[in-house]
Amino acid sequence: MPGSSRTYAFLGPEGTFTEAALLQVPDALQAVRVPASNVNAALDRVRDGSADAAMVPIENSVEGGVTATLDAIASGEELRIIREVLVPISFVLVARPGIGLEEVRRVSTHGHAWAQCRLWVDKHIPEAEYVPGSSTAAAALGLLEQDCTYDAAICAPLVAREHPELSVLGEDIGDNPGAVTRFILVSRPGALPARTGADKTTVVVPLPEDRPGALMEILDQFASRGVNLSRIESRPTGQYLGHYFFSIDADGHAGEARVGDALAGLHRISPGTRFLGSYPRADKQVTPVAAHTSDAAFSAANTWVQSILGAESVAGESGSEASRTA
Ligand SMILES: O=C(O)C(=O)C[C@]1(C(=O)O)C=C[C@@H](O)C=C1
Repeated sequence: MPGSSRTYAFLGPEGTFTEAALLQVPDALQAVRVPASNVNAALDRVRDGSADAAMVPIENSVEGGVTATLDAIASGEELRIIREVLVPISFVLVARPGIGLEEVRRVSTHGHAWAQCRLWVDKHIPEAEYVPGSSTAAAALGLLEQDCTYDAAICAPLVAREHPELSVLGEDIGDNPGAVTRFILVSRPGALPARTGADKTTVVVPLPEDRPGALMEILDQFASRGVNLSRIESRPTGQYLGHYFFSIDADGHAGEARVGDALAGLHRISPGTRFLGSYPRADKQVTPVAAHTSDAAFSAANTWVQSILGAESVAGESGSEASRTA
């Protein structure tokens, strides 16, 4: 319908792995897609209302967490993750026309891409100097500029295909052929995506200070309710040395009693806990739930406690022995 399409920001320019992730979102092809030059700029567009949502990388199977994203969603105006997308990663080395592998001295790409091609680089271009790029595609397109200061770039094969003027000096140069990057679609807080039985919940928990065993207490909120964690990372808050928060992904949806109860426990331990969303898992793997941590078990337990309290409160109100036994 004209005029009704959504606006999605993404880590651009066109040809990034992040754009490939965005194109997996069902309505993204019809949507307005706005490239941003970094993760913060993409998220700012959501915060200031100029985009409905933003696609950003959060985790790579080889390199781990994307710290720019973990930090940007942990503070500032609250945001919510509404979807995750997995993209298999494969890299090529492209160069300005006329440059051979033996002439490559300076290579640009995104820091995460550089880290995933270390072995290939050490073997084939050991002398190469790394020039940080804002994304793999930005680095590749930079080669087409007159005043480009580097000789080659590491990017997605798609970028090489779309720009035949770049010559491909190496294919499949990633150190791990099974590498996958996980991306998140982030929007302003609103209704949570519905429970599917195959969901993830992301939270940020500031570590309470001067409290021995605080991390164990945090983990116990999940463990004692049968909630599995799929990622936990500590990040400095940036305020002062030794001040950390934990960024955590848990299997399950906040609407499930065991997850909701764990969230309440986290809030008691660390009131600054930030809920970042419950959303369907990209791999659609259903979360196994033990009978004693099911919604039915929580509900039966609550009913039992209420029944005790009901009897007690009658006793408490009247204070008479007779009413306690009534
Ligand atoms: O530079 C890109 O193409 C991106 O989408 C960013 C990014 C990342 O942040 O990890 C995405 C996937 C790859 O792992 C390398 C770079």
